[in-house]
Amino acid sequence: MDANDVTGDLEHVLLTKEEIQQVVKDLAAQIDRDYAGRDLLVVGVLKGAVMIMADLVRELHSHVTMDWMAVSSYGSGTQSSGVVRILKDLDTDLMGKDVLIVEDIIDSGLTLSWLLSNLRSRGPASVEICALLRKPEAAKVEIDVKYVGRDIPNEFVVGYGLDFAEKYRNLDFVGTLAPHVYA
Ligand SMILES: O=P(O)(O)OC[C@H]1O[C@H](OP(=O)(O)OP(=O)(O)O)[C@H](O)[C@@H]1O
Ligand code: HPA
Repeated sequence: MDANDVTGDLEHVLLTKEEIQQVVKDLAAQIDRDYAGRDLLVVGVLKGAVMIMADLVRELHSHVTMDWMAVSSYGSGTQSSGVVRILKDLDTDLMGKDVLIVEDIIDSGLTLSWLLSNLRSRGPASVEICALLRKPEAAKVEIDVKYVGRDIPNEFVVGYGLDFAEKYRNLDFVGTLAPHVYA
């Protein structure tokens, strides 16, 4: 194996590329059904949601517009700081709009809980959440999430947008990191 090959840093695969594609198709079908005949503003949360956002919107058949927000709560480690900072705000006025927040993962729930109340305060008609992954055992706050791709165990995962110290986002699958990478 190439010494720079990232696969040596991984312990096991949680979702293959094919499984992700199926999960995304299923999420898009539910969203299409629920928003039939309505315009939807899809808000991707940078950077982790880039992959799910790009794949999800291409599976949707409704009229959508897209915008992006960048927030950060993790710094460079594996524990949420709980303090959410807006690094880039939306360009769109949310007043009267149906908004769907798209996230890669819900871990403690602190980021989305904060984001939900932030976006709700801007006068939208509705705000719902779509997340590819959720860790039920890691929840520190309860949030009402309408669309969840997969519930996963409480392990730190990387790939398909998810990083550790900004690496591994480009993997086309989701896996857990080997312990030697943390050390
Ligand atoms: O439920 P929580 O415990 O709040 O964790 C989830 C958040 O953490 C990650 O973002 P991060 O702050 O690492 O930024 P990134 O998307 O740029 O990687 C992820 O994309 C979610 O936004
Ligand atoms: O398990 C995770 N992996 C990568 N980023 C994350 N942000 C919250 N949880 C995670």
